[in-house]
Amino acid sequence: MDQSKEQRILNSVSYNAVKGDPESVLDCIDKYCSQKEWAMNVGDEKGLILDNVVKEADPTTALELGTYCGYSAIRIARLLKPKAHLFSIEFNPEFVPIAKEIIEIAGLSDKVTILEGHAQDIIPQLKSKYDVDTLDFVFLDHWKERYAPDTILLEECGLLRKGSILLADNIIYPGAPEFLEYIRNHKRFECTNYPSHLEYMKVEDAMEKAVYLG
Ligand SMILES: O=C(CSCCNC(=O)c1cc(-c2ccc(F)cc2)cc(O)c1O)c1ccc(O)c(O)c1
Ligand SMILES: [Mg+2]
Repeated sequence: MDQSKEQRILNSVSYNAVKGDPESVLDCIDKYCSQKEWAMNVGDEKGLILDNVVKEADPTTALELGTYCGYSAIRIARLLKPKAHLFSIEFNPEFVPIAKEIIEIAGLSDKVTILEGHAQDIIPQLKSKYDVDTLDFVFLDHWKERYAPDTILLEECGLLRKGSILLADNIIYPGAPEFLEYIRNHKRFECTNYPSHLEYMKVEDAMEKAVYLG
């Protein structure tokens, strides 16, 4: 059976990246996806925005919605302080083993737990099943129409605290209009927009940061 694009990305990382070197894994994926096959990783340009917001948040507990091949999980986890942890939720069973392997090659398996399933099913379990108190940082990069309902769910589950930082990808392309409308009109969020481009393309995109004011 033909390999999937995600398996080909893993093959490229496995063959070309330096084991235990997250930067090398990121560079390999960016090279492959800009030169060979486009893929929906956050990429190097928006990745720098992600890096800066993670550094600002300096999270002890972080959550990512939409693991895909693990690229943004590696960007986040490589910046985490000792004992800090990233939970990453992915619903597509084909992506989970590939992301796990790529994160293992980066040497970050101890910092990342991938949870397979839908965000709306797993978020309500984070406190009871995964011993999460509150989330310091959340990266939203899953189905764009789920950004708003899952943000509401995070709040309802008591997972946000004063100062929790949310960062959402793809605000322009593919777009997340309901999310943007929700957080910009919700008095308990302070929003900042970061114009950028769609990964590996000259197409306009943006990220939106929303700080929860409690
Ligand atoms: O991961 C998923 C769903 S698939 C990935 C979502 N991401 C995208 O769709 C995505 C798409 C594009 C893009 C696609 C085609 C284009 F022509 C141009 C751009 C770019 C991105 O940066 C993206 O992030 C998930 C769903 C439910 C869950 O509950 C969960 O936990 C996870
Ligand atoms: Mg994205």
